[in-house]
Amino acid sequence: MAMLGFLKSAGRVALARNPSPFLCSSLKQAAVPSLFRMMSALASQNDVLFRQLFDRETCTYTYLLADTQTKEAVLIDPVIDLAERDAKLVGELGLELKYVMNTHVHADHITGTGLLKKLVPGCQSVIAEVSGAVADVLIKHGETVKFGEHELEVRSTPGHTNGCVTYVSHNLKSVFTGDALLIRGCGRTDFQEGSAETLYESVHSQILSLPEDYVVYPAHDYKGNTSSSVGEEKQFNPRLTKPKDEFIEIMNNLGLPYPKKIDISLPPNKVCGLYNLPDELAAKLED
Ligand SMILES: N[C@@H](CCC(=O)N[C@@H](CSS)C(=O)NCC(=O)O)C(=O)O
Repeated sequence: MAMLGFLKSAGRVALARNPSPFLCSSLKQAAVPSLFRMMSALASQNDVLFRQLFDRETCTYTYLLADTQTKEAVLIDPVIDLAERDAKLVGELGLELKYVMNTHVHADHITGTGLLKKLVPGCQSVIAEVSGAVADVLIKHGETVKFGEHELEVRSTPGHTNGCVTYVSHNLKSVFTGDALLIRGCGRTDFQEGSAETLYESVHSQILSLPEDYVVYPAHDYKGNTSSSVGEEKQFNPRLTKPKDEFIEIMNNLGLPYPKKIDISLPPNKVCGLYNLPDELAAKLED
């Protein structure tokens, strides 16, 4: 897969496209085990810096990943109120922030992407093309996002929103699931083109099909958990272990109140946090 890489966006964004975007990666791994072993050997786990960061207000996790040799780094799902924290950490660690990536158009907080582009000049915003949002790099299922010798595979996991993606690091045996799969839960499906049936199929085919020891890192946790594993979620997730019809019934009756910040979050998030911000946050971008 990485061998088929091509360069995009004036050579700054290295992406690799799967020959068949809908062929499950685990099937391909089985078909070409030596290629995957070779790729893993190229980039050892020790060469990756990993930080899980938290926003107490919205219970959102942001992830920083970096190649410790080349210093290239990516941030996944930053929150605007903590963009300065993230930029400071990137600077202190001497990293070159390449991509600020979103798993989807969030409804509960404003993405930190726009402010980070200002605080760390040169980084590029990333989101799924299917989301319809504006970003420097629009990714598709089957592509990979590279930082140094490392990469994240993009898997389309719609259901919470149409444009939800999950990022997989085979090297770290880790999966960044956004709101598709939460620890012992999953993203709600009652707005933003949500569909319980689609979410069930996405999570089972694209996430729970990964090896059981892959660590699950979600975009939120409301109960104090930090991570899970594919094996644990296959055994204990109270929603996704159910047959599909029961899952749909559960999701249609969650009765959750709408996220408090949905109305102020969606307009800026559709442009990756660059415009349409509430006044006090817009002022930060203008400073
Ligand atoms: N109370 C929070 C919103 C909580 C919420 O709805 N979380 C979403 C993910 S953010 S859109 C969700 O999918 N939750 C699933 C669940 O089972 O809790 C707020 O007001 O922001």
